[in-house]
Amino acid sequence: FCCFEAVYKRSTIPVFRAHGMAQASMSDCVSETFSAIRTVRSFSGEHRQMSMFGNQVLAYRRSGIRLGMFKSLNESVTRVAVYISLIALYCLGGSKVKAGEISVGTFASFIGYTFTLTFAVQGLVNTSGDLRATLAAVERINSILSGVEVDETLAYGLEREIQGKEHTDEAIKLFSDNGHSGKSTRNVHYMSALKSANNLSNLVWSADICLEDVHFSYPLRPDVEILRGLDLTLKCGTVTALVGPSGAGKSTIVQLLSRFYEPTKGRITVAGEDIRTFEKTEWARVVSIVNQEPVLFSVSVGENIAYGLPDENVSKDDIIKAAKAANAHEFIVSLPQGYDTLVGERGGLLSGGQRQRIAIARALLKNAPILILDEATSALDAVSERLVQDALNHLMKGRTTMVIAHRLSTVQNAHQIAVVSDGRIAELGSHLQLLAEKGRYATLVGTQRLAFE
Ligand SMILES: Nc1ncnc2c1ncn2[C@@H]1O[C@H](COP(=O)(O)OP(=O)(O)OP(=O)(O)O)[C@@H](O)[C@H]1O
Repeated sequence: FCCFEAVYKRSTIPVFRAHGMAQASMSDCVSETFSAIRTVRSFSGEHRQMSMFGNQVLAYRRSGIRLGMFKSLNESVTRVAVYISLIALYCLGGSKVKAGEISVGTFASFIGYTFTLTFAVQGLVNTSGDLRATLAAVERINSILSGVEVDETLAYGLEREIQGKEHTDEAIKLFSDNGHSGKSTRNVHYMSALKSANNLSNLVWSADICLEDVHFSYPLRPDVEILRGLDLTLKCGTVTALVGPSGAGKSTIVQLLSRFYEPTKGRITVAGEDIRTFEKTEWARVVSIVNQEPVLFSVSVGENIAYGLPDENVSKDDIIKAAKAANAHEFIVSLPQGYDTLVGERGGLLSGGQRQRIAIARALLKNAPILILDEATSALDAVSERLVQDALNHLMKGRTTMVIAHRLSTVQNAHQIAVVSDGRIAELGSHLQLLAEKGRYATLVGTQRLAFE
């Protein structure tokens, strides 16, 4: 038995380990995706993430089947061994009974009670352990489900896109084979109200974007109105800098423009058309977001730059061209494997400035007409700062840009500056115009000059 136990352990440990690792990489993929969901969303990267997750699920299934086979094989062998030893016990006991050393009754009771007790206790312990784990998992699932608000356009829009297409990729098929009916029907009704604009990109390249009497409260705090009748026009191809005190609502405006939320009243339009009439996935394709803390995925530098674009449309040359324009090419080629170098979890193997330049290259390659920029507050060294700034200037050229500005130079160079206060635009104009008005902006520049710089 000892020998069998040792063989069992040695043969199953690698299989258990592989299964555990498959499970870990599956949950890593999920947590990485959800912690960077805004970046995924803004680059229409859902398919890619789902395909990655699907592959992990398939790997998990394969390792699970292997583990199951090992377990059942070992279980069978164990049982055979138990029954053989039982027979041996019978033979030995029988011979002892025959020799008159013990009585038949004592022998039979001894075997019966021993085995019944062993199996019963084993079964009870296993079952109660499994039951406790299951109840804890169900409780956790319920607590998460009860607190979740579903964004219908986002959730069912993607679902419809997947259901509506023929997929050859087995990993994506995993998400379309679940024949549940209720939600899909609801989704089709909902989505049929939206128009799909193939020419949305052309439209946005040549039209102004208007925020008209926009009111907004966050779903979790519906009683607190963050934006209260905000009007703002982003002129096509120009830069608008948002400034204002902390908590004034600048990031909220950006979130609405990115369509992570929708206005509770009022509307955002492009060429006079409410942007809600376009599918969110379409909208995501015309907006690039460069955050102050850009999120990179734990794949290679090249794959990070090409993130969100269909593989067949991106050539290595395009990636290099974008990297050069973003001042990133030189440092990339000096990395050990150049464009194939892995950047580590969340880009941890690169410096802050390098991460920002890769994010800029990504946005350049995406070439979306709307650019949303949340300027970094964290200081970079002077050389890095200049490289990032050059890359940003290149990126902003010709795009309708909204920037949450933290640098005085950015504000000064913007075509218009919007001072956000109390959920509205309090002042609007160029740097010199607003300084001449001697209003909030002038005070802000005066009092925050150091903070800007
Ligand atoms: N997800 C959210 N749920 C509820 N309230 C929120 C949420 N995000 C922000 N708020 C609130 O909305 C208000 C405006 O926040 P917002 O982030 O837009 O300000 P901001 O002008 O960008 O500030 P900062 O310059 O400090 O980033 C704040 O009072 C904030 O507490």
